[in-house]
Amino acid sequence: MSLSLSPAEAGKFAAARRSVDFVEDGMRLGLGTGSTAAWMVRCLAKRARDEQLDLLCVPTSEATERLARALGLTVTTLDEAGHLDLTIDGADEFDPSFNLIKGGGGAHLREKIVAAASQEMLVITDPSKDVAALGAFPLPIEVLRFGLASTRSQIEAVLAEEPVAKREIRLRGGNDPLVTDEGNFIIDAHLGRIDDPEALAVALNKIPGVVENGLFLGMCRTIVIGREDGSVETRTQDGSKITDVDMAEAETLPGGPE
Ligand SMILES: O=C[C@H](O)[C@H](O)[C@H](O)COP(=O)(O)O
Repeated sequence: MSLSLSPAEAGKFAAARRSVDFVEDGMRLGLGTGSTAAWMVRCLAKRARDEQLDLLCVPTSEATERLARALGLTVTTLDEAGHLDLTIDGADEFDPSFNLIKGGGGAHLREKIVAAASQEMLVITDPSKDVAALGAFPLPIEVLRFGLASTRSQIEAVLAEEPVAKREIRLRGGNDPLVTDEGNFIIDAHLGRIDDPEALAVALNKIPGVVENGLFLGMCRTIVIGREDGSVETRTQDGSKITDVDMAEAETLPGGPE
């Protein structure tokens, strides 16, 4: 194993490295956001360069776009690319039904649009994100800045009706709110456990000021789970398979985390 990687980063690299094996020449790809996705972009750039792959990439955030461009990947917009073959993205939690919480980095709006335009969504994670039920990770809810107080109280009203373990909401960034790439705010809902993600997702998105919530339900069919020793589990609805990646390759990648 590479000596310079922490155990957490080693797992992320392992998942990212394995995920780019699913990429084929000529594909149109969605590129996710976050620390695991950044490893994937670096692995992808190396593979594209080494094998002269012809790829068209749609990033899900300004940060991913900067990294992809800096590493020489061909970047375009979703409207120009149209339909995508594959999106590779990280997640904050995944459950046994392959449902996800995303948006810990504030990018879930673009991520969901890009994943929805893709034939396949492949999620790259580490074992810390594997949960029996979603909700320990605060659920990100992207909201318009206009009418924030009204939207916030409607979110509280929805949560009062939903089967969750607790109901605390916080504006991300507090008095200095985080502004997303789309110019919106994020409210994080600390729910502990979400017993009915489908109902909650529908109820939240009915609120006029809510732009999108971080529940990704039924969108992903493959989860790649990297471990610090370089073993990687690729989990699908049909079962799971373990492979190993060469951890020394982490030292040979172009670019680096921002
Ligand atoms: O908004 C951010 C994205 O949904 C990320 O994919 C998610 O937060 C996981 O990020 P990381 O790989 O850094 O844990």
